Amino acid sequence: MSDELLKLRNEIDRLDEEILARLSERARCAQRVGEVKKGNAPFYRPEREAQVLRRLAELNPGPLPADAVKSVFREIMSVCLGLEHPQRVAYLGPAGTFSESASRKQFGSAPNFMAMATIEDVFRAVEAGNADYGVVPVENSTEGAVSITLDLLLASPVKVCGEVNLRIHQQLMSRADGIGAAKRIYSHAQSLAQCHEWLNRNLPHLPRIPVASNAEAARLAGEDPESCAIAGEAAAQLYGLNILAPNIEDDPNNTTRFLVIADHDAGASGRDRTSLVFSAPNRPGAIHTLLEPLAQHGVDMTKLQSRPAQSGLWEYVFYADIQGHQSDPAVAAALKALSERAAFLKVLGSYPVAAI
Ligand SMILES: C=C(O[C@@H]1C=C(C(=O)O)C=C[C@H]1O)C(=O)O
Repeated sequence: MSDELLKLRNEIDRLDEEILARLSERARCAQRVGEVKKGNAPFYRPEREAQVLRRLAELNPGPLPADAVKSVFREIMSVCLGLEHPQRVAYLGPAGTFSESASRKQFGSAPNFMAMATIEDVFRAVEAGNADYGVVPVENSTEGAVSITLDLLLASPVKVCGEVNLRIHQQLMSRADGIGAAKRIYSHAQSLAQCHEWLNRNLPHLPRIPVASNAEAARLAGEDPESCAIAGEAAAQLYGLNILAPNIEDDPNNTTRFLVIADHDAGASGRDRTSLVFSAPNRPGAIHTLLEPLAQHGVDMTKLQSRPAQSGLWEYVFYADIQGHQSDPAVAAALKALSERAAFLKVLGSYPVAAI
């Protein structure tokens, strides 16, 4: 080994010891935070975590990219929170789905993750106190809203305490090393749709077989080298498959937004969003009248979506996301005025804008 390499490795060893000592100090500090919080739950504070990540990304002197700094600190906070109190996080399973990746993106690797069979089961687990948090998909940039999540948000007492945006990258995977012997492709219908141009160009002859989830597709491909699956990277790792073609989605910006649900929402972080659902009286101009207070108080709306109400033909409920926390004076004033005009208003929760 050259002298130069040896010297640099010694320096890295010394720095690692320093980092480890500091990490242990941070972990002990988090344990003391846990003692202070006892009897005053929740332990998980998404607004504080968002502030930590944003601050460090701003302080970052390089050469590590900001995203790398955030993901390292994401994991540090995950294990620190785990020392305070282990968290139970329910998500739409099975293991290896994009919902699991979204859950890990938000919570790191320390919690006990619980794979649920349906989105409704995620809500029920949180409502019953069997899970502390739930992660559910709410919209996809190409497929649109996830209606079942919107309906459950309206009916359930849970609150929204966070959001996660996940880039959806689809991978073609198999037990085999190449595509030559492949006879069929399994995937969820939505993923097949998201890759259909690539499939038409590259593998037009292979039958595409829709199954219940991408993770199920990967499991099936794991049992049969003549089958491939389209799924996320997490599923390839879980089932020990080779990625034959990476990132084959037709739209490279394909993103799914997930919400984190709990029995409470989040405190203010300085960059927050508030989700609402309301209904408008059934008369001309009603929606315009309802939204007026937002403009009057300078509150920006980032999403407005309608769903037919369960109550009657051609009645609608509206789901809106607005910028700011409900404790901000302008947001509070706009919400008060809106509640006076709406037939019905439910604030689903305020939470930090996704920090990673
Ligand atoms: C340490 C705390 O508890 C948790 C752990 C955090 C951390 O490790 O920085 C931040 C927020 C909480 O989810 C805290 O609330 O400050």
